[in-house]
Amino acid sequence: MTDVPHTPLLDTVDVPADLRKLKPEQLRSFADELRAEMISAVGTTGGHLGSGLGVVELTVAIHYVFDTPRDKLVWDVGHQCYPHKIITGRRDRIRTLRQGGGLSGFTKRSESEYDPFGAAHSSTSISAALGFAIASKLKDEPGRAIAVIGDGSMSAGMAYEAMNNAQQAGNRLIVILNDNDMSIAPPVGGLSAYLARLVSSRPFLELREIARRFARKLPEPLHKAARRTDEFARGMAMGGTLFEELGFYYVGPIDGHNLDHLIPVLENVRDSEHGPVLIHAVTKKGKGYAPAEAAADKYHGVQKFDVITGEQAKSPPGPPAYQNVFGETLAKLAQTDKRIVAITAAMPSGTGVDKFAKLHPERTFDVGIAEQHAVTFAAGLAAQGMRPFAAIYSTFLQRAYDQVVHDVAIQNLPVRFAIDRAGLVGADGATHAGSFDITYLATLPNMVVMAAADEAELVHMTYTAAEYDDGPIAFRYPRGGGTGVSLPEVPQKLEIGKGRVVRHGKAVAILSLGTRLAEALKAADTLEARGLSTSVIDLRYAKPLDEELIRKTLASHEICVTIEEGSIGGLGAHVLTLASDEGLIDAGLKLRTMRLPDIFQDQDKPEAQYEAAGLNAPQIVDTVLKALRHNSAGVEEAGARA
Ligand SMILES: Cc1ncc(C[n+]2csc(CCOP(=O)(O)OP(=O)(O)O)c2C)c(N)n1
Ligand SMILES: CC(=O)[C@@H](O)[C@H](O)COP(=O)(O)O
Ligand SMILES: [Mg+2]
Repeated sequence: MTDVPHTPLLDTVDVPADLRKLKPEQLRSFADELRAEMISAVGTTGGHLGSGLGVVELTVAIHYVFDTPRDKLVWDVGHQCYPHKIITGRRDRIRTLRQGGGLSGFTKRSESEYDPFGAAHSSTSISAALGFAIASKLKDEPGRAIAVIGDGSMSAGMAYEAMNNAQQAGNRLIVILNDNDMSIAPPVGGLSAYLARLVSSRPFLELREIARRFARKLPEPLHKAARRTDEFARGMAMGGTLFEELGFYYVGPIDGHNLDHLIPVLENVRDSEHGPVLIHAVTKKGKGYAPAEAAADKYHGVQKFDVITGEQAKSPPGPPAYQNVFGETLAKLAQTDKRIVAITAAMPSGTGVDKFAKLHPERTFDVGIAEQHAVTFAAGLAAQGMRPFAAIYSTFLQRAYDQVVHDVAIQNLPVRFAIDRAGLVGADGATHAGSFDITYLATLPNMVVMAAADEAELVHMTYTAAEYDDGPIAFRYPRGGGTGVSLPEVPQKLEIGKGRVVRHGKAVAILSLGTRLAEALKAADTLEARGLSTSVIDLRYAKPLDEELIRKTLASHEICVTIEEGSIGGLGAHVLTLASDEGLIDAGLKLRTMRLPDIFQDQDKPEAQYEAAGLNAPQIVDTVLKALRHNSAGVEEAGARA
């Protein structure tokens, strides 16, 4: 049961200009109403809850003090932006979050002027905000840029690249470190420990102290002046903060839920001629909603839930999720093969590495949000004789592409890439779609690229990858549950570069890669019913291609169709190249490739996304029938067979 909360103050605010009409003493109640509205909305939509709950006060304070949208507010990742969306003209659509035709679950430029920069992949906010800041400076326009970045997102190298470059922005750039001591899982690494020390070593800065520092317009970084106070001596044994050493004025730690502190701090920073400033705000992920605060994951990502009880909607029992099939299979293999190690970039549960960690904690590495490091770390492990599995979502592996090329493929190092979220992913939309990995990996020399057609195939591919030491090997599989096929007791070692004929026919051949196989088989049934005998082949490999099987198939069928859950430049391109290189096309072969459309597809249910992409069974049938009607000149002839 979800109630719509009573929000008299929130009802008076459509955009931040309305918010700024409120008195400071009204902001606490306003924030409470905003939090209640967000809980109510996400209860009906599902989505990212914990992170947004943690920034309700920050959202109110930033929009109250800064002149948004003139001042540019850039959220890192953007999964915490629901409160921001509610008070920037989108409350009326907030219950369409992450649905087809609805609001994106992340910030998005095309959605609002209050979203100056799109996000979803982490650690981009400081770079983007710096761009806005420098542009305003060069154009001599008023306005500041504020980046709000989480402690987890601060573990990615890109954040440091930006901070290293930020001095030139002066007081035009403000970074707010939203430190809730959580990533998706508990944060890892030295930075997390450092932040914890920083927070524990000093009490929250008192208002008086903050005012004193700014009142004196410290000509030098804050910590040097503050050293004269015993508070500093007591708390900061480690010298200036990391951020001050990088040239930022560090302000903090401050209580990120205390509006009586946040407002004056932000006002001081806004009016200071010093900068760039980093405000260290300490918050709680899931703040203000008991079920979220009590949950281990702080309700990072939730299904629809009962607002009263916090109980999330249970998805109907279905086949095991691919991520868990991978994690459990690898954990079993590692029991006898001590060379196997698993690496995740801050996504232990999403990749199934948490299942591996249960049995092999000493061989599990969560490197934080650091995909580039994860890949080259794996390369080092491989070079020293280990069998590393880098388990990284397709979309997030994009961030480490040069490491894949330069550190792994060129050196032909046997790194295994377990690529989850391959293909379209549904509610996370375009930023998270795993559309490009076939294209960007199969183009690389030395690389082996497999795609599992179902969870049984995933078991075999995990084993095959474990046993393959001749160079880099990648295997991809989609988000969510499998087909329900029974899992093999004993995994098979697949022959590299060999596909399998799933169904024999004569007139039409569908060459499938990955989980489109199920749709290909449905299409074959329809075509058979129309008198078109249809072969269905699971190629299993985008590289190396099963050239013998493809050659034979193309030569013995009237129409051949390739299909993949990937963009142009993938399987279809490689088959076309083979056919063209061998003159098979010259012989009048009717060959069609089916792949994702050349657009970024917004969020929707995955099946709707594949419908829109034209990759479901009826569309396979249409492609075949259309090809049949085409004569050798490629002209559609009416009345053709079928
Ligand atoms: C490059 C990249 N890798 C992984 C992710 C997946 N991811 C989304 S949010 C998140 C944790 C972010 O932690 P933090 O920045 O502290 O934000 P919080 O959720 O705590 O508010 C991760 C790992 C991502 N969005 N981008
Ligand atoms: C915000 C973010 O990037 C992650 O939370 C992502 O949404 C997780 O995706 P899955 O739900 O597919 O694991
Ligand atoms: Mg965090």
